[in-house]
Amino acid sequence: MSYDALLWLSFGGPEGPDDVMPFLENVTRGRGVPRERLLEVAEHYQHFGGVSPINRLNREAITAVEKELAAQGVDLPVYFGNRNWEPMVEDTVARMKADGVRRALVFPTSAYGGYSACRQYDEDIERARAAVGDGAPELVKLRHFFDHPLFVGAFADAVRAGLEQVPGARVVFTAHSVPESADKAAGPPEEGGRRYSRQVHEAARLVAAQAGVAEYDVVWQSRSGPPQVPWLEPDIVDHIDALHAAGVQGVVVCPVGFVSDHLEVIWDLDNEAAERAAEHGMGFARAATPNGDPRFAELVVELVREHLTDGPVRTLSEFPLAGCTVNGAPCAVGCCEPVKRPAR
Ligand SMILES: CC1=C(CCC(=O)O)c2cc3nc(cc4[nH]c(cc5[nH]c(cc1n2)c(C)c5CCC(=O)O)c(CCC(=O)O)c4C)C(CCC(=O)O)=C3C
Ligand SMILES: [Fe+2]
Repeated sequence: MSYDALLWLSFGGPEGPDDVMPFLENVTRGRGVPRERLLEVAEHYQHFGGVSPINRLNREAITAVEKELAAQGVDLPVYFGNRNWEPMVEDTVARMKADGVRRALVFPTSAYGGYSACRQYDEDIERARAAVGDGAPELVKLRHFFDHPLFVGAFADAVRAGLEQVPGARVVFTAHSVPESADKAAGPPEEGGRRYSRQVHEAARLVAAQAGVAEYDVVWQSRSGPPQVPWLEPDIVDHIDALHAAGVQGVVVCPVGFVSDHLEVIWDLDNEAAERAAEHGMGFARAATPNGDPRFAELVVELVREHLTDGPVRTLSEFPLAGCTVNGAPCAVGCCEPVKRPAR
């Protein structure tokens, strides 16, 4: 199979104060997130001048991937499109068509399965192709990479570096929380769903093993939605209280659920979690995300090469390969399903 391009598909973030509310409205359209929560999150963005680091981080990563592709002699132009902010994926796919791209690979900036981390990116692909209409390029999404040795290796080194800063600290892995119902709905029904949270636990296990860490916790962060709806728990900040109450004197927080230091990482961890640890007099370090590690570009190119048929397919877990879909079709029965909302 031959490909003409690589599409880098991400979440998007605001690039100035006036972008913040329209961006948040794009993210939460039709999702029942209360207005108070939006206003609170808007303030987090305004702390940073209304600029999320996510677009800059994506552009830096794309530059690194372009260099790695060239170094490995792979001739694929890279395009950048987002779900929630400019450059919007619909516009990018239109440009790809105009440039004559007929078939492209898609790298989604999430390592995991589940609705928010996988299926929603498939929906973006479907929507973008539909918007472009006839002659839209065929788009083949790359697989989940939470158990890839380059992803695990980058986080393991970051955890080791954190432990050098805070020797003897408890290692705590975090990922973005999702509603309990969403976690249960996505994944093999015979396993009770939970593809996302199982993969997060597996990534944490692999990273801890490689960093030589015997005991650790997996917790969640950045919950949204109305308070009466159950989301994955415990929250990182509550967990720091619990660790303090149990006599733990230091934590290394590893955001294994994310590929880069975007706003949920720098606000919810570097600000809120770090502050709570300081209030308790606890040592605190936050492990780096892989985006800045040279292995990240190698990882992306390796995932690309799997499709050009000359690359190895490497994984450290026994979990089935998943997430690779054509034109946004669901990757397997029950995989990464959205919650069925009751009709109203
Ligand atoms: C699983 C998951 C990932 C990891 C997978 C992946 O990386 O894709 C992720 C990433 C991200 N989430 C991000 C930002 C936001 N997420 C929100 C809301 C939500 N996230 C959810 C889940 C996830 N989110 C869910 C179930 C909601 C509820 C509403 C809904 O069902 O959609 C909201 C609305 C306000 C709020 O309520 O917090 C914002 C602003 C940013 C960009 C940050 C930046 O600007 O730097 C990134 C990378
Ligand atoms: Fe999937």
